[in-house]
Amino acid sequence: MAGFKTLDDIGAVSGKRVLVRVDLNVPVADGKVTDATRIERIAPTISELSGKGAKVILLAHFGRPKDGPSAEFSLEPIARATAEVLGRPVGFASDCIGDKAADAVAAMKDGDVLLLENTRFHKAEEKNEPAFTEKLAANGDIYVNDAFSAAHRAHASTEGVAHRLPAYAGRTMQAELDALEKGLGNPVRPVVAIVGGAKVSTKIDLLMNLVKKVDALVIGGGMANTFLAARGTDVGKSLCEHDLASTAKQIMIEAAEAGCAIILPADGVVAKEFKAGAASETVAIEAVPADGMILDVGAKTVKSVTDWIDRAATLVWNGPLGAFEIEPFDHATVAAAKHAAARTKEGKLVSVAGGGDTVAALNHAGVADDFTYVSTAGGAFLEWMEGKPLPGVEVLKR
Ligand SMILES: Nc1ncnc2c1ncn2[C@@H]1O[C@H](COP(=O)(O)OP(=O)(O)OP(=O)(O)O)[C@@H](O)[C@H]1O
Ligand SMILES: O=C(O)[C@H](O)COP(=O)(O)O
Repeated sequence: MAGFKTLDDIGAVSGKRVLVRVDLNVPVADGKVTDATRIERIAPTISELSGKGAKVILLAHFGRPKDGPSAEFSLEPIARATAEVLGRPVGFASDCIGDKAADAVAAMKDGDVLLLENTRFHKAEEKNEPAFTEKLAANGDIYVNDAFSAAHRAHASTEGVAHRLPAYAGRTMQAELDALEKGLGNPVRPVVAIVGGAKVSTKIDLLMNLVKKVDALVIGGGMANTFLAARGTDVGKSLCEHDLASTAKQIMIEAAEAGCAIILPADGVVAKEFKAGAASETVAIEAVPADGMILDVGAKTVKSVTDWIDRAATLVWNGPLGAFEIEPFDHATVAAAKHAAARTKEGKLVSVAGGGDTVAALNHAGVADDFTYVSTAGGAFLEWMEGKPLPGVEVLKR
């Protein structure tokens, strides 16, 4: 790999403490991991280092905790899921710095694997504060970043630590960058992007540049509601960030100038409650009841999405079209995923999809293996698509 060192350059690691930044921000329901793809993807790096006798210390975040440590955002259940995937014990320390982490690291034998508690339990992580970074780095001799999907964050564990220790890219980091370059480095046009999901505020800005890179942008999921509201459509009680209306309007202007078509839902599946088995109906997008939530796009929109997939030579997809975890709000995502998979199998489409929940949705549809490439990254993947330097990758290039 050009530009930075990988595990091929790491030399002897036996007995060394290797801090490995991984992405364990996996979908969880009722305390159980519902899609283990991100864990499976980091297994090769962990097994390789552990097999060579390193003490493998995993650093990761989980969710977006706002108020310090909490059971809701603890990585402890994910340590168990990681052990299942690796087929070997994974220790757990209830803090990522300080005595708890240091004691757990000191007790490790060569080849052991230890997961440290959620780095985001410390506010200093996201601020990339030097004193915190130093405390994280104190537990390692070498740093490996295998979290491509978190590389768009300039946080202490994704960026800061790489300045303090010899730093290398892990196998998944390497494979993701290689695969994205191969699939999308010089994409065959027309390029159609589908963006959905729920992380509206952290992803909407990315669309400003994305519309200059693609020929059509299909907006679904929670993301669509902010655009619909900006256009004056009443979205009732749907997930919507009304304060981002001016950003959404500007994106639509930029898209028109760049010649990128924007496709918004024409109909929606609405319910009054966000739960399995809730009564739902499909309505025209202008007829969403004031107390209703749009939880999926409707059949008319699905037809428009599949028509755009038919026109595409390259498809880029991040974010489900609906709240696919709850039936029947998985219909549109499953239909679009199956359609894209079939076109790919026919050799008519290069399909690249990414994101923690997007991968889970493709697995739910049973078609993840039929896409050209499935990245574990969502936001990082979109930023890479925009051509933006990713801090977690750039620092490895020093
Ligand atoms: N209309 C909707 N209303 C509410 N939630 C929605 C809607 N459509 C999709 N979602 C939710 O969006 C979530 C996924 O969004 P998200 O932006 O996190 O995608 P992702 O693929 O995980 O990307 P990343 O890896 O960047 O997090 C799912 O949990 C899904 O239920
Ligand atoms: O799920 C993701 O996309 C990554 O883990 C990054 O999570 P974040 O958007 O909360 O930084």
